[in-house]
Amino acid sequence: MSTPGSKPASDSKRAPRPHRRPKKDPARIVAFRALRAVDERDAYANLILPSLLREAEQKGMDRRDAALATELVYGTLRLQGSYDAIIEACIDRPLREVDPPVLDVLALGAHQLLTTRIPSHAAVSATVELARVVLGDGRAKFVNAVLRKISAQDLDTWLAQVAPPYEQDAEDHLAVVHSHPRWVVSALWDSLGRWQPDASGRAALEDLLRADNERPEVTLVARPGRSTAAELLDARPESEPGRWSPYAVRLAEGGEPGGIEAVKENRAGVQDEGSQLVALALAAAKVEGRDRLWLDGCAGPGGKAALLAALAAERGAALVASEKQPHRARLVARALDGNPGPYTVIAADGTKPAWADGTFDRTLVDVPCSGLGALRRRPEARWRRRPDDLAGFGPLQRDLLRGAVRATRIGGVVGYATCSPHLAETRAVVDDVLRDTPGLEWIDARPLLPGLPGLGEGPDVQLWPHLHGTDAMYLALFRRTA
Ligand SMILES: C[S@@+](CC[C@H](N)C(=O)[O-])C[C@H]1O[C@@H](n2cnc3c(N)ncnc32)[C@H](O)[C@@H]1O
Repeated sequence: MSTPGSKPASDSKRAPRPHRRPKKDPARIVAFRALRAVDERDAYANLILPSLLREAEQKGMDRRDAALATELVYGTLRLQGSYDAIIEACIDRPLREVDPPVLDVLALGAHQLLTTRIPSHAAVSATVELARVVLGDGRAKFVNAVLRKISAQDLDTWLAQVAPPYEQDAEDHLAVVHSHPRWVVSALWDSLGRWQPDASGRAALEDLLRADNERPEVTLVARPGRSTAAELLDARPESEPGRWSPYAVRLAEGGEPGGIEAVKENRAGVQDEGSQLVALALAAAKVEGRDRLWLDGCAGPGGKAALLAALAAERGAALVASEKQPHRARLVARALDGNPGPYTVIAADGTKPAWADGTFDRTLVDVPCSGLGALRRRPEARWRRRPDDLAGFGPLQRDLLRGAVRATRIGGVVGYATCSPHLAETRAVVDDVLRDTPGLEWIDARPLLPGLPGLGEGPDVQLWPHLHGTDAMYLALFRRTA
C-alpha cells in the first residue's frame, strides 16, 4: 500500500512524487516562531513563548505539545553555542552564511537529536517537516542532509570533535562544550577564583556552567504574615521546602504555581531563593536605634519589595518601594497589593532621590546589571549580552549605591545587590564607593545567611547556582557610621 508521498522503491524512477502538503506540527512551529522572535526582534523567550503558547492553545494545542515547545525553545537557546559548532562542522560554508531561519531549524533539530529522548528518525523527520512548512521544500532538503550528518554521533562525541582541546585553549574548550560565550566563561572563572580560591578549578567551573544549562526549579515565597511554607506544601504535597529560606517552597518539576490559592491572592509569589536571601539578610542586619522606615530603591518588578514589605509589616515598619520606570513601578504596586503593613510605591530615580538625605533605617539597591547570574532563567541573555554592557552599567551602579548611602540615616543599614557575579558589577563597585564615601562600615553578611556553605572570606557574599541552587546573587551590606 502506498500513502501519499511514499511509493514503492521500484516506482521511484518512473512516477514523479505527488505533491504532499507538509504536516503541521504545532509544538515545533511555536518553537520556531519563538526562536525567530528572539533573533529578529530581540524578544525575551520567557515573555514571547507564553504568548505564542496561549495563541496556539486557543487553536487546540494540548499540554504535551506546549511542554515540548517549551523544552525545545529553552533547550535550543541554552545550548546554541554547542549546536552552532556542531552544525558548522556539518556544512561546507561558514555559519554566518546560513540564513538565520535555516539555522534556527537546524538548531531545533540538533537539540532533539543530541539532547532529548526523541528517537533520531522522529527528530529528523519532524524537523524536516517543519522545514517544509517554514522554509520550503528546497531548503528542507538541506536541513535533511545536515541533520542526518548530526545524527551519526552523540553529543559527547561531537563535542570532543568540535571543541579545541582544553590544554590548548581552556576557555574556548569550555565555551563550546558548555555553550557559553568565551568572555562569560572567562568572567565566571575570575569571579569563582575570587570567591572560592580553594574550589575554583576546572571541575568547579564546569559544575557552574552545567548548572547554568539546567532548567531551574520554580521556587515560591510564602510572604511572611500572609502565608506560610506549610500552607504551600499542603497545597502542593509533591513540592519540597526551600534549602535555605524558611519562606521558600520548591515546586516539583512541571509544577504550575498559578493554581495555588495563596499565589492567586498575592500572599505568596514566585521568587528564587537567592532573592529571598538578599531581602532576609538586609532585614536581619542590626541597625542602631529606630527601625521604622525601609527603602527599596530599585524595586521593579517587586519581588524583593514584596518580601521586604511583609517583613517590615511584622515589625511595625513601613516600606517605600521606588522604581525609575513608571510601568515597572506599576508592577511593584501589583506585587505589594494586600501587604498587611504600610507601604508606598513611587516612580523615582534613585540617583536623584525624591527624599531627604538620612530618611531611611534600611535601604536596598538591587541595581540593574548584566544578569549573568540568572542565565538559567534567561536562556538567550548570554548570547545577547556584550562585554561593553558592563561599562554601561558601572557608573549607574556606583551612583545608585552612593544614593542609597545618602538616603540612609547614620546607624542604618544599606544593602547593595546584583544578579550578576561579574567582579566589575560586584567587588569593583563596592571598592570604589567605599573609597570615596567616608563613614561606611562594611558588615559581614555571612552570619546573616545561616547554614549556607561556601560563602568565602566575606564580608560580602556571592551565591552560586552550582553550590546553593540559587541564582548567582551578590550582596554587600554596610552600616552608615558618619
Ligand atoms: C535588578 S532590577 C530590580 C529587581 C527587584 N529588586 C526585584 O526583586 O524584583 C533593577 C531595577 O532598577 C530599575 N532602575 C534602573 N535605573 C534606576 C534608577 N536610576 N533609579 C531607580 N531604579 C532604577 C530598573 O528599571 C529595574 O526595574
